[in-house]
Amino acid sequence: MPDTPFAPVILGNETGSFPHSVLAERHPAIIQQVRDAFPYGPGQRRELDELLASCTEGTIEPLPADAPDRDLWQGWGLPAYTGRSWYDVPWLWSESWFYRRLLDAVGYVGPGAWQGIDPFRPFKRAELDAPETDAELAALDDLAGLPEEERARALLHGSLWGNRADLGFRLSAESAEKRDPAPALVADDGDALFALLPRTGAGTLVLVADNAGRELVPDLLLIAHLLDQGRAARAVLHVKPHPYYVSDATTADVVDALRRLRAAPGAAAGYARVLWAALADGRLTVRAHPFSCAPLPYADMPDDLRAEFAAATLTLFKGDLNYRRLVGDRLWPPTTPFTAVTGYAPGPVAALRTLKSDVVTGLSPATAAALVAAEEQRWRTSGTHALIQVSTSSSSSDLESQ
Ligand SMILES: O=P(O)(O)OC[C@H]1O[C@](O)(CO)[C@@H](O)[C@@H]1O
Repeated sequence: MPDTPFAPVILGNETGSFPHSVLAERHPAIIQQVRDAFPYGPGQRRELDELLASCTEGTIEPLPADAPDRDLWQGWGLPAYTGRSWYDVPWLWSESWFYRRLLDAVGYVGPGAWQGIDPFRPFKRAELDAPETDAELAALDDLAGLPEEERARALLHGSLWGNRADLGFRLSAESAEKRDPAPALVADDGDALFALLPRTGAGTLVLVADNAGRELVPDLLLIAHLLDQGRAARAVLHVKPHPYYVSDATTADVVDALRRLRAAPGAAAGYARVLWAALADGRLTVRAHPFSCAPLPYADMPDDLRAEFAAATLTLFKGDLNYRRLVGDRLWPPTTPFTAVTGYAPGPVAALRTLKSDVVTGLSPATAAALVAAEEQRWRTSGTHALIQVSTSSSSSDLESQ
């Protein structure tokens, strides 16, 4: 994507900004949470202290020569950023680097006895085991008698609002729109999304997952429905190859979520059976591509991933972080067309996301104005607004006309 002067890349160096607060406050808090959750030894605690000093006051350091992913990070910009403050490089890059360094500190990268022990697992498990999850799964029973279109839309909204860890299974956002001066759903291309997935579907849905637990469960339910109803012949679920951004889903989290679904009473277990069978016969596959944890926008994706997305009927990106990577982590004017910023994509793409960072595109002028009038800029990061956006074509000319 061209470096557009009207949409600067977001950095974390502006005191008082949301990105600055993530680097200066959220990351130290995450280090503390992880320290408290595990019986780590002196070496790990020392490494966590060093990470705390580095991420708040230090500079980016090189990876050890024997790090298994050193070549990847060399290609992802590490040489250019080494020696610079964490605050002065792209915020997306700094955040990803934080999680990579955290995994080193706790021994996840190994070798050693702590290799592969997910430092965020206790938090993910707690969410999956929460009583709220039972209530949300029980709500599936109420969907059983509805026409297929309504079930599909309810499950789409469950997956969307699951990004806020709130599986409301909203049948529509219309009531929310009537209630609030600023709409809860700030863009709704739901019809366009389902038009790409008709019930005669012979194609492949790629779902690029975001969080585990109460977001991954409704993502899986949506996939189960689309496969079961013939809206997709195959599905590919992209998860993270290693723990990331605290709650991001890995393959282990998919297994936990499926087992949770299978053990639930009522309709939920039926969805689990569909998914289990689809995994067994290959209609559903799980992928953990290294680029899923890259500190870069999807415009920079490698050729193999591009080919995979190109072959899909639709690639559906879940969540805020994937949205930032899909459109580029820039301060776009909110009315910048979504089709323009995703014009590099090799096939149809959709985003399902609650708004949790400053990045947004594709709003109508009226919606953008209503949001600002009601909430100043708080709507961008509060997680109380959401969007469904779809682009079916490359359209870089939209961007040039901005
Ligand atoms: O889980 P999600 O929806 O990707 O949100 C993660 C978001 O959390 C943050 O890391 C910090 O709030 C954002 O930078 C990021 O976009």
